[in-house]
Amino acid sequence: MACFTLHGIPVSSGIAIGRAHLLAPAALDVKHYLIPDEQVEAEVQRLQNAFAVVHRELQTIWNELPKDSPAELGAFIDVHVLILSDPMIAEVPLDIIRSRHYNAEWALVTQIEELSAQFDEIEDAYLRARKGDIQQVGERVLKILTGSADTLARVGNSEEPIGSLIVVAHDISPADMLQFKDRAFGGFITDLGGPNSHTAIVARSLDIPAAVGMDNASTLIEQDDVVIIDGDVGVVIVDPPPKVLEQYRERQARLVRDRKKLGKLRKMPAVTRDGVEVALLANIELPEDCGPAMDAGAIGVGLFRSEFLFMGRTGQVNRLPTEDEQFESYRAAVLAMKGRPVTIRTLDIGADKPLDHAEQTALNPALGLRAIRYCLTEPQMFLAQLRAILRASAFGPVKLLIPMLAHAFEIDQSLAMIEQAKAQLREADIKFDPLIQVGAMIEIPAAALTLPMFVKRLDFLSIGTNDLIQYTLAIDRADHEVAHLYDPLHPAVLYLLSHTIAAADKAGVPVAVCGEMAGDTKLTRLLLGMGLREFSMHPAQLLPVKQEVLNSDLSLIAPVARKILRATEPQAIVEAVEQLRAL
Ligand SMILES: C=C(OP(=O)(O)O)C(=O)O
Repeated sequence: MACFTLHGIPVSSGIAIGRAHLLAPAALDVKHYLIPDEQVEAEVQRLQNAFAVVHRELQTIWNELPKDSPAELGAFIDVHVLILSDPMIAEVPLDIIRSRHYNAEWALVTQIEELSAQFDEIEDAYLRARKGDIQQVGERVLKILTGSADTLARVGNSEEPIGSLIVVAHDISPADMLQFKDRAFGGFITDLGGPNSHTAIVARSLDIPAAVGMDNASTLIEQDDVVIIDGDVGVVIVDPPPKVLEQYRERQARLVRDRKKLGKLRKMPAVTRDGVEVALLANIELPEDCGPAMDAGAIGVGLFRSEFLFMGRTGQVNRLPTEDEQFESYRAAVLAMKGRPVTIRTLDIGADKPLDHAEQTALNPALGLRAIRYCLTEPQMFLAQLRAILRASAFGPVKLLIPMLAHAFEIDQSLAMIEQAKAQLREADIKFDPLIQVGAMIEIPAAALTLPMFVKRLDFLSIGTNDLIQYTLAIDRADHEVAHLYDPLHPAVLYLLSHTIAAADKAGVPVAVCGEMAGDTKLTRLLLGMGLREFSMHPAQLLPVKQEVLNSDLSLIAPVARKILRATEPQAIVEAVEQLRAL
């Protein structure tokens, strides 16, 4: 077969080379036949049995989640359990069997197609994309009904060497992604998916090269084709000529060698060639993530996304974690970091991180009642979280970070609630750090443009570039249809960033970046040149960023960074960023 190249969205970096393993795309293509009257109840029972098997399967996956799995995985599996238990899936197909006498597969597919069509009508891109979750659950049940073995598990158990197969699928569920771990899979390609889809997030956390949104890769690529994935640029090369294959093998081997070398930097302080110290911290979602953070040499946690303790609580008696449950998690992180500071962000719920999908009705959830706005309307819940964080501060250095602030009164109300929580603890004779530092996420352009209001009231700032870019450029960060407009190098974004860093510096208030930009080695020098000295990122990025810091010389970087900040033409900015990287 002739070589061809496909382009998609890069979601997880690195090079993967292997044989294509196609996952059947047409699981929803099933036999249709009518059931005679006397067999209808047996057919209903057959479908119920399949539901029960899938419930057990999901439960097993959940119970066997490796300790070091990404925190989001449990939440993804919970979503599938929730879908499976929803009457729209658990009951309507049974009614279809009884009323229309369809066979179980046909009844289930009829209902999934009906629900999928309803999802297509939804305006919110995030919710619309959840159609994929319903289809994945449906396919799981169909596999049981039709007796088709789980292809992933079958291949995963084979004797193939680790990393030798590339999964090619129309779409793939996060739960199935789990089976990549320590199995033969080296990378994956899907027709669907955006940069922030659940599966993309899991791929990044598992460190598997991946490209998504490839449109019709699963029909163009054939079983056992030799495939290269360049996860840095989202390019897939099918049946490459020997010379290209050799070049990519060399690049892959170089990457492996580089990674090994990076391990040696673990204990080294992050200092530039001209002696400027830089603080590199980790972003975590759950206390368990502190292990990888410590392993990568993080000097603290710059962002503990506490909302992950509140999400994925399907089937639990309490919809929200209690104060004690939260306290246990915060304390576990504080103890795991062994005296290094832990910055705990209060509940940043809403938009792409809803507490409950069913309850999310706002037309523009990213602009709605989310994060601190929501917390201030739920004082009892917020006070419980604040008390839990304060209690953890008795066990090691803790900082408190408030998301989505834009107004002075929101800062004042938040500070007043922190004082109230402290008073309640004092009254109950419970220990906490009375001097706990309180900071704000700078992620709304209005906040970046009114810094004096923030630095006057708060101890530190942390720039959330993910949301800052979303709100500055007015694009939904989770919507793949506008992913091409998500530009960290847009002059407006660079202006807000450099202005925030400079203004905080002038006021003597520490400032960090905790969005994805902090972990992007292509931008490390630019951020250093803007004056940034504190970076917080996914633990996997810590050592590559440290290497970049160690190789940087600020006296050379600063003039180019100034040139970038003066530039107004995108091309000039891109070229100057390249120039910075070559210094
Ligand atoms: C770090 C950030 O927060 P989130 O958890 O929303 O990505 C950000 O917005 O940059």
